[in-house]
Amino acid sequence: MAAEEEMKKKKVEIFDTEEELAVSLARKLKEPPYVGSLDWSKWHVFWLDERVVPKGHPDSNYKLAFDGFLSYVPIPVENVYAINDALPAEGAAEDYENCVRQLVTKKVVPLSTITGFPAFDLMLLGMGPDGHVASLFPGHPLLNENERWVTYIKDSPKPPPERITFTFPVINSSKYIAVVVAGPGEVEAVRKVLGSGDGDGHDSLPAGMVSAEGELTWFLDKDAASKL
Ligand SMILES: O=C1O[C@H](COP(=O)(O)O)[C@@H](O)[C@H](O)[C@H]1O
Repeated sequence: MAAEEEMKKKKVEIFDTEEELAVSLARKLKEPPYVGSLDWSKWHVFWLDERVVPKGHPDSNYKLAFDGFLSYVPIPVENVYAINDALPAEGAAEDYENCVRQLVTKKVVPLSTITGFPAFDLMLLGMGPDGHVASLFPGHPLLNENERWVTYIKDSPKPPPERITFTFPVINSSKYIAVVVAGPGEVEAVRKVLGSGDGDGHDSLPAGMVSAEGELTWFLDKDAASKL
């Protein structure tokens, strides 16, 4: 895709406070009046990446989502696809890919007509200070995985070391992606990925490799955007 066309699909929104960012992103969905206004039975929830730890562990992404969002909203439990925490990394990745494949067969998840990979409606991504997204870390061979839908890592530079993750072809087949960064910790990575013209190379960091088939929006607060 031409760089100009790619830029048209990428938006950056900067908010004065993290609270304003959260409202705009609709994280307030779990609170009245929004919580009562949605048909939650239509929601299907997946994890882009997960740490290989029990679901109740403080490092668990499932726990984070459950405590902060899922426990407040009536999404049917059968539509919440947590990663199997009884399996080791390799088995958990295979199991999760099979889960998504079954949902493709049942037509719950469509395939992208462009890439042939699953096309999720919305992905919500964070970014680490090193520019990683999901469990795709700078310089790691997993960045080049182009066959698997879900894979695993046993040497994550950020603890815990064992994780499973969606691959870039799946992430980049999404219809809409929101990358959310708040606070000063990621300011350098934000500058490298979104800043212009100092030769750092926008796509040398995993976050710079993110694109969407529909639209990619970066939601930043003032601190995160302070070097743009
Ligand atoms: O390890 C992870 O890191 C990224 C970014 O998280 P942050 O705590 O540095 O903001 C996150 O998006 C990913 O899901 C997670 O597993």
